[in-house]
Amino acid sequence: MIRFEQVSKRYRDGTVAVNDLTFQVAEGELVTLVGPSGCGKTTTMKMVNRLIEPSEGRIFLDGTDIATIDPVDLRRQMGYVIQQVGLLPHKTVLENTATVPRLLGWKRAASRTRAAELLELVGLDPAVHGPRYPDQLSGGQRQRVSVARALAADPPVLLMDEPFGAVDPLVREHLQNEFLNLQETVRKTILFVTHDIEEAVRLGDRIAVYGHGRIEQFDAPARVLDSPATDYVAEFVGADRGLKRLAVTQIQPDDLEQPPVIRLGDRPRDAAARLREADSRWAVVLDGKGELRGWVSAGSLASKEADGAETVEPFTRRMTAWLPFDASLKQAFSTMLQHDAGWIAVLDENELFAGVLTPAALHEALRHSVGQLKGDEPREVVSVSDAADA
Ligand SMILES: Nc1ncnc2c1ncn2[C@@H]1O[C@H](COP(=O)(O)OP(=O)(O)OP(=O)(O)O)[C@@H](O)[C@H]1O
Repeated sequence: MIRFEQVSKRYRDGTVAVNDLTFQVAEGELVTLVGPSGCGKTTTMKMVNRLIEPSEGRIFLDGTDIATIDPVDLRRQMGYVIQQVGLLPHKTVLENTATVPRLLGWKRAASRTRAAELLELVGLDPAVHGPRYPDQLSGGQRQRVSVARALAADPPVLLMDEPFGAVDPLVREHLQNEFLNLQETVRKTILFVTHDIEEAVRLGDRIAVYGHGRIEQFDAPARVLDSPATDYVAEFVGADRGLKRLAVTQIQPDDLEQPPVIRLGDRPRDAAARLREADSRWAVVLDGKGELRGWVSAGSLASKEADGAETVEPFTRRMTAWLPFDASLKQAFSTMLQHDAGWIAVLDENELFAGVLTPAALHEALRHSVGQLKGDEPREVVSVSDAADA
């Protein structure tokens, strides 16, 4: 979709911002460009929409050299989101969002309808937020408006330069999650600039780690964390890359345990027998469709009321903590801490019960994930007696 071929940029004063870049971004892929300040990320991005022209090399969009495309036409195919948002202060949020369709010649009513749809898509209420002016929104809300605006003309490509850089860490994580959900729906080809390695790892299908003016490693997040290509990358991703890896390691089917399962319509007496047979103190309760309805304890099934009851439904307690199957270990760990739960139910992609994650299984999965990093690190063995000698 986007291909860089030996692209370099030398500014007039002789600064070489990027040198000999060659890489490719596939259709529907989200590539994060990450690196320290001044390493050439923004220059790379601005060459894609021709705000900056390369000194050498060529950039292709769907096989066409972008130097042959009129810059205005080119930019129509690319949404552009920057940190300082760039919303027009004297126009309402709805008008701001409708700007691009209007520029493309859409009728006023159609543009506004489209703008309202997009505000909803990014989690804003068009009726509430649409009539406001940008300075009547929070930083995070403004950032959502600029994402909505960039998507308004449904461009195949999105260029995003530190879009969440100006919001506080909590809001930022929230926006990142929403943005990932949004990308699931819209599947744009995205170049995303950030200087935050955590953000790069979280969002990117692949990451380009920049050193000065060049890409040191272009790889999937887990690969960058597992096997940094150079010392520079290892230092950039940080000594705690094991922890960062948890954010990109998903729960595996092997990590799950299978407690006894009973159905909502089962009789308490039969359910209690099943628990005794499995030597378990609790069971998961599913409805007829296999959807999770909660759990019951052996204790509640042994009560007098249960003995006379027709079904386990009145004794079923609601589940507060559950995770989707594609959740990361970091998310699993955080959910477990947040709910102080002895176990967490995991649902498959059809939202049906897949198994439970217990603290012991999670611990094993965490160890396994971090353990994968150890192979490539020389470890010194220091015994207590060595330390005493020193
Ligand atoms: N117009 C310009 N003239 C001269 N040098 C420039 C110009 N624009 C950028 N540079 C230099 O090119 C290099 C790369 O800049 P660029 O903005 O691409 O970096 P960046 O990685 O996006 O940094 P940051 O994270 O700080 O935004 C820097 O050394 C910068 O000073």
